[in-house]
Formats: sequence, C-alpha cells, structure tokens
Amino acid sequence: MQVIRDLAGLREATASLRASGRRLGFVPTMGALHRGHLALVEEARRQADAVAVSIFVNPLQFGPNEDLSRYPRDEAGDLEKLRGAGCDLVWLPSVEAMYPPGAATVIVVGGPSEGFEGSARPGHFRGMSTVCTKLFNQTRADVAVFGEKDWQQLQVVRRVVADLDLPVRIIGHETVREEDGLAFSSRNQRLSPAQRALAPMLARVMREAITAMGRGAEPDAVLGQALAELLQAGFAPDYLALVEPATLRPWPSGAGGEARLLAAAGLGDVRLLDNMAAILPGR
Ligand SMILES: Nc1ncnc2c1ncn2[C@@H]1O[C@H](COP(=O)(O)OP(=O)(O)OP(=O)(O)O)[C@@H](O)[C@H]1O
Ligand SMILES: CC(C)(CO)[C@@H](O)C(=O)[O-]
Ligand code: BAL
Repeated sequence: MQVIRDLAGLREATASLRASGRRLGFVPTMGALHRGHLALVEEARRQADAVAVSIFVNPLQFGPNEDLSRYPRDEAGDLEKLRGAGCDLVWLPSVEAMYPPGAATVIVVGGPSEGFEGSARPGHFRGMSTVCTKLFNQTRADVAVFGEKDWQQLQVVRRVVADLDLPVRIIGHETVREEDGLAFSSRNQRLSPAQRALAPMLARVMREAITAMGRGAEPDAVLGQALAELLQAGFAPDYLALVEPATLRPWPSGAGGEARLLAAAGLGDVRLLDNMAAILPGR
C-alpha cells in the first residue's frame, strides 16, 4: 500500500495505474476509520481494479464553532486498517497542500444542499463540495464510493458531479450499523458511556415511525410523537423529516411511494445523523 503525501507523488502513482489499464476506485474520508468506511473500501474494490482512500479533515467544511479541533484522529490505526482492507493507495494531503495561500475558489451548490445539514451547518456543503471536487480532480478516480449514512451529502455530491460534468461515477453504499442499530460514525467515540447506551434509540424510534406510517398512520402525527419521545429521553433533536430522496424536497402530503426519513439529533455535543427508506401507502 502506497502512502502519499504530495500531489506530484499522487499524480505519478495514479498515472501508472491508468497506464496499466486499471480502473481506480476512490473513498474519501476524514479518518478515524470504522467498519462503515471499510465497507466502502470493499465496495470500491468490487467496482474497480485498484482502490485509493483519502484521509483529510477538511477545515473548509467545519463552521467556526464546530468540532474541527476535537475531530478524532488516528493516522497509524487508520493505515493499519486500510492495509488489512486491501487498499492500494492512501492520499494524506496537508491543509497547506489542499488550500495553498491565495486559494479563492469554492463550489456553491443549491438544490439538495438546502435545509437540514445545510441550515444547521452554514458553509458545510460548500466546503464539502469544494474538497470532493478537488479530490476527484487530484485522484482522477473512475468511481467514488460514499456512505448513505450522510444521505444529504451523497445527493449533493451527485448534483455536483452531474452539474460540472465530472468524469467520476458516484456509488452510494448502505449505512453500516452496530449490532444495537446505531450507525457507525467517527464521532460516536466522543459519546460518554451513558450517551452511547442511549444513542441506538434514534434508529429504533425512526424504524417504529416508518412501520407506523407504512401501515397508514398520519406522518405528521407519527413524527411529532417520535420527536417528543427523543426529547423526553434526553436527545436534542434538530429534525426528523420525510423527503423526496434525491432532491430532499418535502415529501408531498398524502403521496405514496419511497420517501426518505432524515434525522439529526444532538447527544451532549455530538451530532448524530441517520436516515432510512420509508415506503408510504398513499392516501
Ligand atoms: N456507518 C456508515 N455506513 C456507511 N458509510 C459510512 C458510515 N459512516 C460513515 N460513512 C461514510 O464514510 C465516508 C467518510 O465519512 P467520515 O470520514 O466523515 O466518517 P463518519 O463516520 O461519517 O464521521 P462523522 O463522525 O464525521 O460523521 C462518507 O462517505 C460517509 O458517509
Ligand atoms: C466526503 C468527505 C470526506 C469530504 O471531506 C467528508 O464530508 C466525509 O467524510 O463524509
Ligand atoms: N461525515 C460528514 C462530514 C462531516 O460531518 O463534516
């Protein structure tokens, strides 16, 4: 496994892969890797001949009062896990290499970046879209794999790639969960034992709401009740909303079909995200 820290080295390594006719799969991450990330690496291996993973905690997608300085980091552990997962190349750029003095271009996305995480974290999707566009250009990957755990992010990336005609195919991979249902997330490490014990309730309440709505219960009433349960249990819920899956527009009242239920809830200073498909019967 090659570990590359400078752009010239990356260009050389990816050019030699392409010269040998191999298709490159790519998994962008912010490190502190867990089983969710490793599932994306396996998916990239299925989709391509060689796999590159980037580890870069992107300052541009964190707001001034967010957890950039507290974001978990474990480079040695990550490299060990990636070796075991059969990754071919790890791209570890520095902040200075990614954003040299004078850098002044960002990607601003409308549509699916509006609302939800876009409202809670102003500038987040601009920073995420900018770094992903740069990473796609730096690696010249054929395929990139993203987790459905960050559903809105996945839709925003698809929008950027379509709108800017970027020559990379985006694949979404289903959310990987702990046995108790909690979606793996690097930030889970920052939950106290009591918060960690409570955290799976978010997924459970979402599943129960989806079952009730699937049986015809009125979504507003079901989601209102679910929010109240989360609040009562000690979460600070931000949203629990049914949306049209690709555009993230509000799901039309009374419509049937496959909606997406999106949720974000604070537990201490950790923001938990989750989402699930919801099949609605229509009225
Ligand atoms: N549980 C999971 N299942 C599937 N994909 C995941 C999971 N967790 C993260 N990913 C995906 O891994 C990629 C890198 O994500 P990132 O490094 O931010 O990890 P994370 O666990 O989402 O961290 P965070 O705590 O910042 O949410 C993203 O495409 C993300 O959606
Ligand atoms: C895609 C990403 C690596 C861009 O920094 C990040 O948003 C993430 O880890 O999901
Ligand atoms: N996992 C999404 C990236 C972020 O929270 O900044």
